[in-house]
Amino acid sequence: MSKEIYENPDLKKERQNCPFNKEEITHLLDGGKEKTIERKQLENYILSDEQLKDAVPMEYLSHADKYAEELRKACLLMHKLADSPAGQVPTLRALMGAGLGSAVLKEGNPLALHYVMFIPALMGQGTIDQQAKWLEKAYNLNMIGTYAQTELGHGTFLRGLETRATYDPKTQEFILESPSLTAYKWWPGSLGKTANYAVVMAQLYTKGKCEGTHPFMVQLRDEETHEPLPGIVNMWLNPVCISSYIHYGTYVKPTNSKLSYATMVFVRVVVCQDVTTNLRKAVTIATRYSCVRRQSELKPGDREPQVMDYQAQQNKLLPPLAATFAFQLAADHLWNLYHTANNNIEQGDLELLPDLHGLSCALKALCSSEAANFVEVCRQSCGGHGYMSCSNFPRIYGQVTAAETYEGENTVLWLQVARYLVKTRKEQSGGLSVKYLIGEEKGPKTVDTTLEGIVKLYRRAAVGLVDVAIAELDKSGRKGEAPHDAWNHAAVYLIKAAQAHARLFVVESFVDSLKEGKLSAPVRTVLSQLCELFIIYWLLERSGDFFLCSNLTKQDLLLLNSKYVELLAAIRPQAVNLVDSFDLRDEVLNSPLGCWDGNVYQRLFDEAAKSPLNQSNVHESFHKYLKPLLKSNL
Ligand SMILES: CC/C=C\C/C=C\C/C=C\C/C=C\C=C\C(=O)SCCNC(=O)CCNC(=O)[C@H](O)C(C)(C)COP(=O)(O)OP(=O)(O)OC[C@H]1O[C@@H](n2cnc3c(N)ncnc32)[C@H](O)[C@@H]1OP(=O)(O)O
Ligand SMILES: Cc1cc2nc3c(=O)[nH]c(=O)nc-3n(C[C@H](O)[C@H](O)[C@H](O)COP(=O)(O)OP(=O)(O)OC[C@H]3O[C@@H](n4cnc5c(N)ncnc54)[C@H](O)[C@@H]3O)c2cc1C
Repeated sequence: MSKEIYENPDLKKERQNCPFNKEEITHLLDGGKEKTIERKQLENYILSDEQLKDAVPMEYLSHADKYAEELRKACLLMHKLADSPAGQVPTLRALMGAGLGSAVLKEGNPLALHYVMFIPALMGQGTIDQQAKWLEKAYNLNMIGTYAQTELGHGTFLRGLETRATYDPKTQEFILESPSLTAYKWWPGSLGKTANYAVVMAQLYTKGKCEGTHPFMVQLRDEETHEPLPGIVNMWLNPVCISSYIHYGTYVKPTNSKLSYATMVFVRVVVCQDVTTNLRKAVTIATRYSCVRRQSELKPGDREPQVMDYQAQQNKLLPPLAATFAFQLAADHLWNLYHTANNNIEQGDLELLPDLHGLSCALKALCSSEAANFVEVCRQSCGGHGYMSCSNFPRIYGQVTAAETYEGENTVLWLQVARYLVKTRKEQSGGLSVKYLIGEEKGPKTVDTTLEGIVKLYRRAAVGLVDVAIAELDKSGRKGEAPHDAWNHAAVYLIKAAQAHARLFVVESFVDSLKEGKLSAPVRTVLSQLCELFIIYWLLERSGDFFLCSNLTKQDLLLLNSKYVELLAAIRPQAVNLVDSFDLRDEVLNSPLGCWDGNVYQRLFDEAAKSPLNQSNVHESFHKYLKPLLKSNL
């Protein structure tokens, strides 16, 4: 007799009479029905392998054992690559970062940097000959690489990197050295124990002149013994300059000195998608738990309500739910811009590079910071159980907050965006993604609180805040301040302008995607409600920007507040159906709070029982330490 599948009765009720086709949203997020089929086949292929399951929860292993266990599974995954039903590239993308890979490699993939940065650096910066020599070796995993840029003393300021690569014309070799403790490469993933090669960013010196940071291919360890090569600590190695600019002993300047930063642009684009995947996981866990959890008293004398029925809980969870769609659609838009710009750059056309740099910085900083804040709200919305390690919130939060720092610390990236916006506004040229900055934007006299009207308000705020920042810069200039001081003293305004620009991009992506998308009426309705909720939420959160730059009135704000709470109530009944549409398997969520069947309490209990401390009634430490204390009559 088939075993009755348990489904929490509250979750079961939430799923009844869903007014829209969940699979239609799943296909939208996957990029089409075929992609969904491919993803599900791949998930079954990977998650059915018993060798990829953890014998004990990772949190109970030592540091070294965690590393060994993750490396074992990462290598097994690579062996499975060849027979994957989804093909190499889609499989690799799924196995890196927060998606399917995180269901297997809970502490992170020791081989991630090889695929996410090392190979892209070779592809983006290597000459044809170098790619012929290294790419096949890298793809065949005959070498494991990392991307070694950050040093103990520098991560942001690349022009301040201390590692030197001095070209010796006599031997036609580069001598790489770390001249000081602060020059030690620090942070590069896999550098410690896994990688045997690295793309090392170093200051290139030739004929006594520094030509700035360039990428170098460096072998770190012996390919047979894995022992560090002689002198590896001082990095006295025999590196190869990638995308060599040394022709017959003479340095030839690249067409654009920032092309060596291209790998970072690629990863920033990827990070937007990755933090969105993590946010989807957090929202799914919190939403399902909030419909299982019953607590307190809403109506005197009534049964304890589902906590999702509190407006306060809806206010916590429905904006992040909406954000997952907003960030996904914006990340898709950025990914398309990346491909267009990259194809042009390969043909020598660099025109879109500033737009791509500006937009990738903006979206990476916005998506990572907003996702980090929303993940913490999701954790808090689950009370004490959200604090448990097995909830998966601590791990998700750790991964998303890391993205606020790596690949460019967010503040530094905001200032890069501001530099691009000020330049575009002042020069009234270029600015593919900020065309509103070119030419005069006439702000609406009275505020129109329709969707289109609110988007116009976002545009008013974006252009208005750039003008406020420029006015501050000009004011400092008139006081005789040097440009670098004026820039530093306007930083608060510059960052606000950059953030307003990033929010406008996300809002326009969401609205435009709904206009262009071939959606059924029920799906369009629920996604339009989420879109309207999200853009009003952000406006209410940043109302100061809109008061400063538009004719928004107190009345308008009160009207938008009312609209916001109406939308909370309208979306509440579909919250579980919407997160079900993400189609995230329990193994990917990796949380007893978020499991599909809602059997939360039994799963929490089972998880607690796995702790080594729960394998005996009295731990040995009692006899060593506590008992003596109890007897000591202090
Ligand atoms: C599939 C999913 C897999 C995995 C999960 C996802 C992600 C995980 C992957 C990776 C995480 C793990 C590893 C992390 C790796 C790293 O962190 S690698 C190191 C990253 N480090 C940085 O990003 C450093 C940040 N600093 C900088 O970028 C620069 O130092 C700077 C901030 C730009 C300042 O440099 P500089 O002073 O030289 O620049 P400016 O003088 O301010 O500007 C000069 C002009 O250059 C233009 N510019 C600057 N940067 C770029 C760029 N990247 N591309 C294009 N153009 C650039 C800038 O706009 C100026 O132009 P101008 O205004 O016309 O003069
Ligand atoms: C999980 C993780 C993985 C990583 N993996 C790698 C890797 O594989 N390879 C690699 O090369 N690196 C890696 N990094 C390093 C990462 O790229 C750097 O930490 C990052 O670029 C920030 O640089 P920093 O640490 O020097 O911070 P700093 O720049 O020193 O930041 C300290 C403070 O100074 C402020 N600040 C700095 N410059 C300015 C400015 N111009 N204006 C205003 N404020 C400023 C920052 O906003 C910040 O508040 C990783 C980091 C993490 C956290």
